[in-house]
Amino acid sequence: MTDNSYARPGAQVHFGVFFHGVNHTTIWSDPTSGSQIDFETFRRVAHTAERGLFDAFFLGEGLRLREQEGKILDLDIVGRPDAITQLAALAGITRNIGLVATQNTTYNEPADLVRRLSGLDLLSGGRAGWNAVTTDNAWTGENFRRGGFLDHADRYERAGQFLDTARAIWDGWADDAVATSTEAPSWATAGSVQDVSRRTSQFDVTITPTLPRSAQGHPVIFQAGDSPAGRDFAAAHADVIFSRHGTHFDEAFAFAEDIRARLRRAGRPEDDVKILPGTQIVLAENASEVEDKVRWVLEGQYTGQTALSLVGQVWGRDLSDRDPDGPLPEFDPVPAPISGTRGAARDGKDPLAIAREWRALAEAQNLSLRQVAIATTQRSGFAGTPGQVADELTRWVRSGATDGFNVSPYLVPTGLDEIVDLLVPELQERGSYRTEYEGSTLREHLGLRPPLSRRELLPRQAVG
Ligand SMILES: Cc1cc2nc3c(=O)[nH]c(=O)nc-3n(C[C@H](O)[C@H](O)[C@H](O)COP(=O)(O)O)c2cc1C
Repeated sequence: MTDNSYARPGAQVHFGVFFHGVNHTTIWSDPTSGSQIDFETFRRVAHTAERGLFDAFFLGEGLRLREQEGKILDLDIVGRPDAITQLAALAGITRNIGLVATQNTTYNEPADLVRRLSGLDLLSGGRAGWNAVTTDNAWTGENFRRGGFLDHADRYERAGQFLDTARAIWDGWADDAVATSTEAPSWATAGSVQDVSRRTSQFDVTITPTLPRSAQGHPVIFQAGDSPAGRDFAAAHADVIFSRHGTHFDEAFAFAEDIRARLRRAGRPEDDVKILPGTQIVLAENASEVEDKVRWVLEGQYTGQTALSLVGQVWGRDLSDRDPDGPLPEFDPVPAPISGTRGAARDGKDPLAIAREWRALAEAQNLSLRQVAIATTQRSGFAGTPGQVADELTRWVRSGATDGFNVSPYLVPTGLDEIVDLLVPELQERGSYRTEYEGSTLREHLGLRPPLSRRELLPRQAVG
């Protein structure tokens, strides 16, 4: 594999900002660190991203806070409004930026969720996106009296049926009932509004669509989930993948090649899905300062408290009275945290197996608890001067490893400022970043073709 095996000389870098929910990457102790729940914080980040001509402001979503020994886990954020509501508020004070909400297909129902997403899409003038995830833990399911009611394969089966139903609902309104109509479309003028009936393994519903199409047809579909089933789901349904592969070029390129192969097998053009991995960007004015800045970020992210909380998630215990610079606990983890009632730590892997791995690592490299937490959970991303990082991001995109990045700032709400003020101009100088918004919808920002179900009806658009 070479860097140029999938060369795209004119490709542009697409940026989204992934505003973290549950996380250990925000530097909470910094004096500029602001609230994680106040609207002013969301406003500040969204406006900075829009000033930087980003494609999207993107929110994850968890429907239940995790607990440990009766207490809410230290790194979970308490008191944040749900994603669609936050984005609807932002729709009113932004003009261009896309607004992407993570919503799961396991515990939601199509009639309700599709209507709420349509509402966001209409209110924002066609700027909505939906990150369709399956949510991997029974802990969330208990909120819905369902527990772990679907296993991994069934969650993806349901997700596929959910998306199929969603599209049918969005396509249920005739074209003359468009959202741009100055008069409210009535049943008489709307032509036929078609009921959507689905009798499948997961759904037994008849739904009457209640909202017309938006300016972009329907919300852009994002996907996040890395298993083969998740990737096939993306190849069948998604417009954008929010991937984990945003740090090592070879890994990102291999992931992109895998997705291209899956798209071909699904009968879609291999550039039909945009890949935007989550990543972190650390900038310093001079090359000599880069290492210091990276160290400063890492130390700020991995405070003793954060390291103890991360390791405590695996051990299933509150470890806050231990020394983060001492060894890993000598006792074994409690197996209960992945029992399906408390939320899976570390993607549902067996905590005893993780503990064995981490102990071996600590022994081999003589690492403290904090150093193990860093070595096993760190997401390093990109670091350098603005020029160096601009070169590297451009190389990634123009070699077909990604189409851009979902950047998570390590400072909230000010962390995006230097990316917008220092990095974006460097990218623009290289011709690899837009200098103005050319379209008005999220679909246009991303350079996507029309929605999958509209392809036969509309002439194919060029993809930028
Ligand atoms: C980058 C990324 C971000 C995710 N964000 C969320 C999220 O915000 N909320 C959620 O419930 N699940 C989220 N998930 C989890 C997925 O819903 C899915 O349950 C999980 O990845 C297991 O599926 P997989 O085996 O296909 O990876 C995310 C997954 C990935 C890879």
